[in-house]
Order: sequence, then structure tokens, then C-alpha cells
Amino acid sequence: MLTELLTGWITHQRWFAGKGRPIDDLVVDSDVELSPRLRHLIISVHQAGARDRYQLLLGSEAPEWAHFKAAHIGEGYYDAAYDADLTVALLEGMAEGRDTGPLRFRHVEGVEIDTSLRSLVLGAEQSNTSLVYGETYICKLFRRLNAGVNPELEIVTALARHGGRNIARPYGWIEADLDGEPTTLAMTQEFLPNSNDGWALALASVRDLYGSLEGSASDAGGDFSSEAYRLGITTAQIHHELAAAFPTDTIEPQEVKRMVEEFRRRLGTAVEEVPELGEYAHVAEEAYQRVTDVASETRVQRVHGDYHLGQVMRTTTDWIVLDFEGEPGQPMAERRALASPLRDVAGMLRSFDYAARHLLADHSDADELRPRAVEWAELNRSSFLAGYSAGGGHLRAEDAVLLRALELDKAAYEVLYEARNRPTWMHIPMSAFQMGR
Ligand SMILES: Nc1ncnc2c1ncn2[C@@H]1O[C@H](COP(=O)(O)OP(=O)(O)O)[C@@H](O)[C@H]1O
Ligand SMILES: O=P(O)(O)O[C@H]1O[C@H](CO)[C@@H](O[C@H]2O[C@H](CO)[C@@H](O)[C@H](O)[C@H]2O)[C@H](O)[C@H]1O
Repeated sequence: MLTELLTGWITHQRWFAGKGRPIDDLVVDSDVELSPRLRHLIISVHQAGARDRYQLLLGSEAPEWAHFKAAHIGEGYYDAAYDADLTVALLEGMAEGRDTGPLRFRHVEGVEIDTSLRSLVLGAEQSNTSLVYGETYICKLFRRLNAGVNPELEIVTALARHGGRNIARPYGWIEADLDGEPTTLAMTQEFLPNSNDGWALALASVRDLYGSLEGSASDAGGDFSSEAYRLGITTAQIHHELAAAFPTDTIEPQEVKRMVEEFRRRLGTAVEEVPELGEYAHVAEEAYQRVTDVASETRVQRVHGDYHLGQVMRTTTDWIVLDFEGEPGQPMAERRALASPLRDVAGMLRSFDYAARHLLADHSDADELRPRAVEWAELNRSSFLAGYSAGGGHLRAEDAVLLRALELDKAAYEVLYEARNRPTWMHIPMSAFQMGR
């Protein structure tokens, strides 16, 4: 039966959020034929009393090549995201602004979509699945569905309307109603050819530094600090554009304290799931208490929400910011809520730590290299902050207290993320607490 096949297959998918917990039931909520061998499915996965919804493109009569692990579902069914002959239906639907059953395909006003292009699944490790059509479009299928307009679509279309330069141009989207709310299922944007994501560039720099045991981080051939500085400037620009395109507000100290309560809740969840974090929880607790002690009026606005080096692309001329959808797994309302822009600054600071420490794990000279990792991270963290200020980002001396708390809150999120997705990376966010930074 199809539901049994899907149950076996889904647990092995990178984007499946319920790993490690048994599936109690899997139900097909919606099944729409898009073309003769292609169906669009929305499924509910029930685990331990909770339900998560996912979407997939289901191909039938699997061609010979579709037997590799990610695509193969069984009995002739396969993940049709990998089949360029079938995925053209998505572009055609968006180009025509078609309605197919409950699915609504739409394009941004005034754009023409070229339907002659063929897709390839992007190989990156992702929470979603992206199809690259030619070198022109990238269509992201949001895998785990949360009712509501995806902040990514909302933000990118708003910034494009306001003339934003640091985003990939939006072309179209697919939506359907979920729990009575219009919900984004997929989004098509400009593909940025000849570009590299910040994570790949940062790792190249770290590798270069580790390759030579002499000299300092700023002397290494792969010095990244000027890029970190430019990224800081771009981040400040994006924050200005977000503040211009959406409402902003100032929150009272009382609300800042409520925000700290949220940090404490997340830390509690992380400790419950990863008990070894408990030993260091006091480090975060002290940082959170300091925010409460000095709580003052704080500016809030729409932010990126899950800002890290994998979300920024270096083209030949600029840094472009991607993936404004917030932290996967959080409810939409939370992801769209106004927040301190320092949340994004903290996310990127964490990412410099990630890049510096990632290559240490299996390195035979790890002990010798660890101080260099710290030096690399410090250099790039401070260059990023300097760029952020130079670009007009609001950063006052007293913001250091909130920034540190936001970093530890992000690290708590990362502990949970790694426990669920990449346990061998756990040491990276754990070190944020162990170092006391
Ligand atoms: N517009 C684009 N042009 C080129 N590459 C892109 C584009 N959007 C995403 N990518 C590539 O896909 C990766 C993951 O994209 P992202 O939007 O962060 O997906 P996810 O939400 O699944 O993490 C990026 O790090 C980048 O390598
Ligand atoms: O990009 P996504 O929206 O899928 O974000 C999730 O996955 C990220 C990892 O792919 C994760 O980011 C963490 O790992 C990154 C390196 O792979 C690092 O640069 C980030 O700083 C770190 O947080 C992200 O947290 C998660 O939401």
C-alpha cells in the first residue's frame, strides 16, 4: 500500500523532521494529478500525539534511473522532484497562473516564465528541496508545511517591490489552503549562477589557515575578513530595507523580559533532549539574567530569522541574502513576528564559530589548531560587526548584553537541531556554552 511505502521512505529523507521517533500513522490528506504520471501529495505524519504535514511530488512507472535511495519509494513509485520530464509541470502551472484542484500556481505580476527549461535537484544539504531550472530559476519545494504564507515569499516579494538589491528576484509560487489559510507550497526565484554560498567560502578560508601551522588568521592566503566586513554592510542594508517595507515597533522592558522567558524555555527543551547541556546551562542562564537586569526599550522589526553563512551567496559583485523563512519547525506566527535585528547578527556570529570548528572534529592536529580556530572566528566576527556598523546597522555598546544572550539562544536551538539532524556536529554548538562565549 502507498502509505506503507511512504512511511518506510520518508524516515530516510534529509528534510524529515521526525527522525528517531516511530511513525504511528501516515495519512494522505490531498492527492492531485498534475500530469499523467505526476501526482502532488500532502501527507500527515502522526508521531507521539503530534502531526506534521509534508508535501511530495509522486511519480509512477519509475524509470530505471529512479532507483537510487532518495528517489526510490517502491512498487514503481518515486520522488518525481528528480524527474525533469515531470517537474516542467510546475513551471507551466506558474507561467499560466493555473488552478489545478486545490493547488494555485501563480507568477509575480509582469514576469514571463520560460517553460522550456529542465530541472535538476540541487545537491545541497537542505530542509527543503530545490529544483534548478537551467541556470535561470530555482524553485524551492517547502517540504514540511506550516499553515500560512511563507515569510520567504512575503519578504522577498515585498523587498523586490521596494527595489531591494540584495535578494534573488522572485518569479512565482504555488499555494493551497491548509487549515483554511492560504499556504505557500513552493517558490521560484532567480538562480544565481557563478556564485558561492558563504559557508563554502568560509570553509575554504579555514582550510587554508589549517593548511599552514604558521602565521595568523589575517595572514592566511584565504583571509575571509574583508568578505565578512562586506557581509556586515549587506546585512545592515537588508535590515534597513526590511524596516522600510514592513512595520517596526519599540518594545518595553517588560516585553524584553518576556523574550528572555522564551530563551529560558528553549534552553529547557534543549537540556531535556540533550542532558549533557545541563552542565553548562548556567552560562546561558547568567547571560539571560543580565538582559533582564538591564532591560531597556528595544527596537523590533521583521528580520531574516535563521541567518547563517549558508543563507548568503557571494556573486561576482555582491552578497545576496536567501531563505527568509525563519527557523524551520517554528510556527508561522512566530517566524513572522517582529524581533530585534540583533537576532540575525547573533545568527551570523554563531556561523563564524561553526565554520571555524567544523573542520576540527576529525583533524589529527585538532589540539594545535583549536586556538587558530578561535582566532579565525574572532577576526571574522569582529569584521562582520564592523561592517554592520559601517553599513548603518544599529549597534550600541549596551547591545552587547542582548547580543550575547541571542547568541546563546541560537546555540540552544543549534544543539536541538544537531541532536535531531547531525549528532556528530553536536560539539560545535556545545562549545558556545563550554567556552563561556
Ligand atoms: N537563488 C539561488 N541561486 C543559487 N543557489 C541558490 C539559490 N537559492 C539557494 N541556493 C543554494 O541552495 C542552498 C540552500 O538554499 P536555502 O534557501 O537556504 O534552502 P533551505 O531552506 O532548504 O536550507 C544555498 O546554500 C545555496 O547553495
Ligand atoms: O538552512 P536551513 O534553513 O535548512 O537551516 C537549518 O539548517 C542549517 C544547517 O544546514 C542550520 O545551520 C547550522 O549549521 C550551519 C552549517 O551547516 C551553520 O552555518 C549555522 O550557523 C548553524 O546554525 C540552521 O541552524 C538550521 O535552521
